[in-house]
Amino acid sequence: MSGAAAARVLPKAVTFVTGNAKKLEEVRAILGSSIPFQSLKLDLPELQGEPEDISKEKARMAASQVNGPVLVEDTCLCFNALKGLPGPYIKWFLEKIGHEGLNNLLLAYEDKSAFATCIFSLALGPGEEPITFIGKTAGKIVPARGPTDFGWDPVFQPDGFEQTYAEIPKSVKNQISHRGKALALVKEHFAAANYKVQNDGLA
Ligand SMILES: Nc1ncnc2c1ncn2[C@H]1C[C@H](O)[C@@H](COP(=O)(O)OP(=O)(O)OP(=O)(O)O)O1
Ligand SMILES: [Mg+2]
Repeated sequence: MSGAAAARVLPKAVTFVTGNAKKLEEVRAILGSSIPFQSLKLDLPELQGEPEDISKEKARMAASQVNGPVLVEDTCLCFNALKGLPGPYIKWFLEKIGHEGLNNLLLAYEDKSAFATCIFSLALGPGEEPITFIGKTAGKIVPARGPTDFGWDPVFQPDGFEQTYAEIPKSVKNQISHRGKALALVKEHFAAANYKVQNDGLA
């Protein structure tokens, strides 16, 4: 080996593991062909705890199941009046109490501000320490407006917009969203690391 550090060779293309088809759709739209990846639909168990640890642990589990490089993400919706809750538990809150219930959680508070975070974790293989990439978008919780096909999008209005995530055109949302920002960091990492995939990823 001579000169600059050789690019790390990955045994196969990175697998994006999620149980959520809508997330995958957004990741595809944002990444385009910038990073070659395949996807796998798998509902990974999630730890309780700090968002970054939850995302990292998902990556560790995914890497050992896939036996190769994986990318996962965990999404949080944090209410400032509730000191960051529901945070990583938003999925269960949404399922149980719906959009109206999320608004009702804040009835006792004047402060309706919130932030969405998306934490991607990349594990290059089983047993490897995951690298995390965090995107954050601030906004507020409002009564639901717009299409209801993606999670809590109708109740989150990002700062600087009069529309909710659900009402904002996808191409604009993907530029300003928590997921778009985190994926911009993922892209930067891949550009700098210049990973090579063995056998064009067909291994
Ligand atoms: N951009 C988004 N806008 C609105 N809702 C979202 C968005 N991203 C995720 N959600 C929803 C889906 C879930 O109910 C919750 C996030 O929980 P999370 O565990 O990250 O996703 P998930 O369990 O659906 O998929 P995964 O299999 O990747 O964990 O927020
Ligand atoms: Mg999940």
